[in-house]
Amino acid sequence: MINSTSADARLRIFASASSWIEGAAVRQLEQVLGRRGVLAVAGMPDLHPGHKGPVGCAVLTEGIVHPDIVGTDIGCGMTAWLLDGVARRLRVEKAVQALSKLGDAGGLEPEDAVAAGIPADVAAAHAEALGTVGGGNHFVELQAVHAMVDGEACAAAGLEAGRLVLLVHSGSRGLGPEVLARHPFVHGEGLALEGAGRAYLADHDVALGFARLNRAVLAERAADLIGQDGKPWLDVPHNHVTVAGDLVLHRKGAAQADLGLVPVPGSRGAMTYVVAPDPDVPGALRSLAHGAGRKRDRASMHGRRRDAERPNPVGNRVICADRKLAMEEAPGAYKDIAQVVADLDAHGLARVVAILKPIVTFKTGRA
Ligand SMILES: Nc1nc2c(ncn2[C@@H]2O[C@H](COP(=O)(O)O)[C@@H](O)[C@H]2O)c(=O)[nH]1
Ligand SMILES: [Mn+2]
Repeated sequence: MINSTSADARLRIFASASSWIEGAAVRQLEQVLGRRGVLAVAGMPDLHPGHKGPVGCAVLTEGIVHPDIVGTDIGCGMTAWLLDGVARRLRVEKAVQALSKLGDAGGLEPEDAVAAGIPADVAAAHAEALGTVGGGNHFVELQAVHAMVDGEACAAAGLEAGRLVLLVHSGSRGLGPEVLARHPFVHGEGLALEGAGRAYLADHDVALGFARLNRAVLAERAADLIGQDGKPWLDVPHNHVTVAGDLVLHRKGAAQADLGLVPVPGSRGAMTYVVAPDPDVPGALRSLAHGAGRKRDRASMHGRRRDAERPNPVGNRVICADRKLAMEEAPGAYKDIAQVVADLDAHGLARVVAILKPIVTFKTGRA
């Protein structure tokens, strides 16, 4: 484990000396320690600095909710669906054409959203966003099982070599920012759990459910478009709050480790690792890395057109109509996912079960 410059025993960072951890991210974690009610902070190997705070961390408080730690994209996470088909039978060009249509309007009728558990007022305002990817690094990716590292766990999960998988990364779309704005707080002070904190959490939970439904609708749309039958496999949020008694656990870009297997993606040009977490590692706050994490921020990727246009190292096709986004999201913007996963393993946070290889990545259909 690397130690931060802080002598504060409440802070643990689960990365090795060879990992890419920016000093700015460690300083942001240290600032989090100064917030009201903070008992412990865990930095994951995908830790990186964010605009408003660190990404790749979990923060435990007593009796206080800090909505800005989670930020606007409440409920963001990864969903994986297992498809019936196998890669060798897939017509890639046809799949690229089909998945390009994900950029067309998705959306549910409000009554269908209500039937799926979304409150009527939220459904009326946001149902049309369900089944849409959104911007930034959200994505829908068609992948195939590339390596089965733990044969027994793969068999239990129904994995076989070449089996197609859909990985969906998206959140609560316009609802999350609305929820954050609805619950004002003083930065660093947060909200008392028994009071304004409960009101925030009620709205937060709706956004969490909305984000999960959004990913499910996206996966279903994608499976339909490529003419595959499939079923939900994994769903793991990484931007959210869980509460146990008066303990409040915030995750910002940290996957929940106590829900079973977790897909840990690298970038649109890298493998995804499916890992089996150990949620009980001391200091890790029942969390693990949610991806590779950024190595370069968006602004520093602008102008690196060659990076954006270079063929992906693992040979997948990318649908991204927005050239600026393609630059910001080039594989070189992210850390080495193999190193991140090696750090998880070295610290006992998770072991690799399977490796998935991308075939087609959909980022956005709009410029
Ligand atoms: N397989 C893919 N992985 C990707 C892609 N774009 C980003 N990523 C990884 O996902 C996480 C998500 O980060 P978040 O903080 O926005 O939740 C990121 O760290 C990357 O490792 C992609 O197109 N395909
Ligand atoms: Mn996310």
